[in-house]
Amino acid sequence: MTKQKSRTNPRGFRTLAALTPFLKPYKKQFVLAIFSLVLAASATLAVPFSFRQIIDLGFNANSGSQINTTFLTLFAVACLVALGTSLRFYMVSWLGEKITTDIRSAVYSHVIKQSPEFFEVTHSGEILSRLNTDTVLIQTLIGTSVSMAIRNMLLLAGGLVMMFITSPKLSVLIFATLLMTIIPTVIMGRRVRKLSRNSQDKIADASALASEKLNAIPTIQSFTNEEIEINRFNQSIQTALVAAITRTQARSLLTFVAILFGFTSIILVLWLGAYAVMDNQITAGELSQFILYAVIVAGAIAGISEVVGDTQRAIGASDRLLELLNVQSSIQTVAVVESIPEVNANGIGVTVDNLRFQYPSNQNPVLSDVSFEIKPGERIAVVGPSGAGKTTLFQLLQRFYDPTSGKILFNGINIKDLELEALRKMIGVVPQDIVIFSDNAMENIRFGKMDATDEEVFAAARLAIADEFISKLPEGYQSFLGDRGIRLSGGQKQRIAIARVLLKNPALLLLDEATSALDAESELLVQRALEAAMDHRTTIVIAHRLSTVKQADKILVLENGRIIETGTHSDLILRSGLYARLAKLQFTDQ
Ligand SMILES: Nc1ncnc2c1ncn2[C@@H]1O[C@H](COP(=O)(O)OP(=O)(O)OP(=O)(O)O)[C@@H](O)[C@H]1O
Repeated sequence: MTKQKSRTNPRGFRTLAALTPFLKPYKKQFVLAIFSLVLAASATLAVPFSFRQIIDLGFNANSGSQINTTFLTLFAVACLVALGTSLRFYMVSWLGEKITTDIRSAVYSHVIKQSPEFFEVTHSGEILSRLNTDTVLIQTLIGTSVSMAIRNMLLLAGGLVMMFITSPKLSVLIFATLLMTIIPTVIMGRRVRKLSRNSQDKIADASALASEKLNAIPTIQSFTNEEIEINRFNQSIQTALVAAITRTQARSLLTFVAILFGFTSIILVLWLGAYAVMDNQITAGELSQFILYAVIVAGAIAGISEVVGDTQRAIGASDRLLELLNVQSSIQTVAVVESIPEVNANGIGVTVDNLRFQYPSNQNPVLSDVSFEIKPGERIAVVGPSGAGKTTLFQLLQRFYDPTSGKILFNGINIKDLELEALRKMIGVVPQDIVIFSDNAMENIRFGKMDATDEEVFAAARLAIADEFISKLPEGYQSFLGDRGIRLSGGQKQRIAIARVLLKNPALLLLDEATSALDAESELLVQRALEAAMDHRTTIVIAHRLSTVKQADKILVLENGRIIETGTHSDLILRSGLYARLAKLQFTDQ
């Protein structure tokens, strides 16, 4: 989990300006928000003036109508304050929510399209933290801080002018005393905020720790490390507790200082003001008006100092989000070719020509001089020791990476010249580690073709021999499959994945056989399901089973990224090379 750090950014306001495109769609609402803000601030500034009228005219009135007028004026002002404030609150919160939602959506839709290269350097936890915490900071900025800043600046300017108009002498005096209150309050306020952040970070650390360990419960229990993990978590929350108590102490002290100093300053001015009233230098109403303006000004200063911190944090957050939005995927859709390759009833032809590849993070080539050809409908098995580059070949076929040199052709068309979406629609993958989403069986299969009807899903499940076990689940196809498919056996998960691919109906099937052995019955069911999946399709399979290689039209033997042998099973066994040795050791169904 990344921690939120407040950082002052010299490009700060430029960063915030870069967020303005997100504000553009909401011009009308923005204008309304500013209008309500000015209305609320002006009405607030009119309150002390109305009070003075009441004290000087209302309480010493000669006629009922004068009393009524002063009180009615105050009531009208109060109505405007209420209206302006609530409208401002609604409008800025609305804008904050809307813009945050738009930013979240933009970041997510950008990130989900990134190539694997991006995820090698960016931790998914970091993306989540940016999506949650950073967007919340921006929401606070738009929904609260900006409007608070403008409101407080208006109140500060208006209040100051009114104070000096009311009594220049008392103004100078109160400034001296208010400064004595504001300076320590602001300094202590900063410390409280820093401590609050520290406390939040500590809680985030504890929850990151818990989250990782909760995902590994079976490992912890089988190593009987529960007590150690409990202690680690306890230590972590104790650190968080200490941080929280330190923050609370600082906050209490701040409350004490702010209240005591604030009142002292007001009492002092009132005390001197009382003498001024006695000497007829000012009226009681003017004194009250003055004090109220002073309170407004003090509040405005404190408010502004508060939003400065929020703004800095939001600038940091925006920077991180914009950085994420500016990342360009290394895999771009080129689409030189408008039409997609003709797929015949047997699938698609694949030509791999002189392929060489190295991962961006690794100087050593993982694949070198790899060339082979597959005719539509053929089954090719790829075998080789661990780390030979088999999975990498699959990655390149799906264009998760582009080759360093050489090319991959589908029916003679370079896959780089195809629309990425069109290319991937032609390919179906059954990986080793099958992903089951926390959803029901129906939706997990429908993931292969989102617009498939229920009948199509049933048909695919029947072909993949998944129908039988799904029907026996408590709620059939509507049964929730548990987090990451925890309620399914290995063989069942594979059959769900096969059903998914059948529904997608790809021209090329990439199959990474599971290395873990299934029991004989389950194995047989998966084999039958795979037969259905491979039917009338070009198939490349990373083979771990003897039965698979025996049925392959051709076997490619990879070692250190090079094809060192090709042929059928019987050819290669006769050659007594690497394949013959691997065959003895590797196949799980021998
Ligand atoms: N994202 C990556 N960045 C850098 N190197 C990688 C990356 N993925 C794999 N490699 C390296 O590429 C080589 C080939 O890996 P690959 O996963 O293709 O092998 P494999 O034949 O599928 O192995 P296994 O049978 O164990 O799955 C390995 O040396 C591996 O360390």
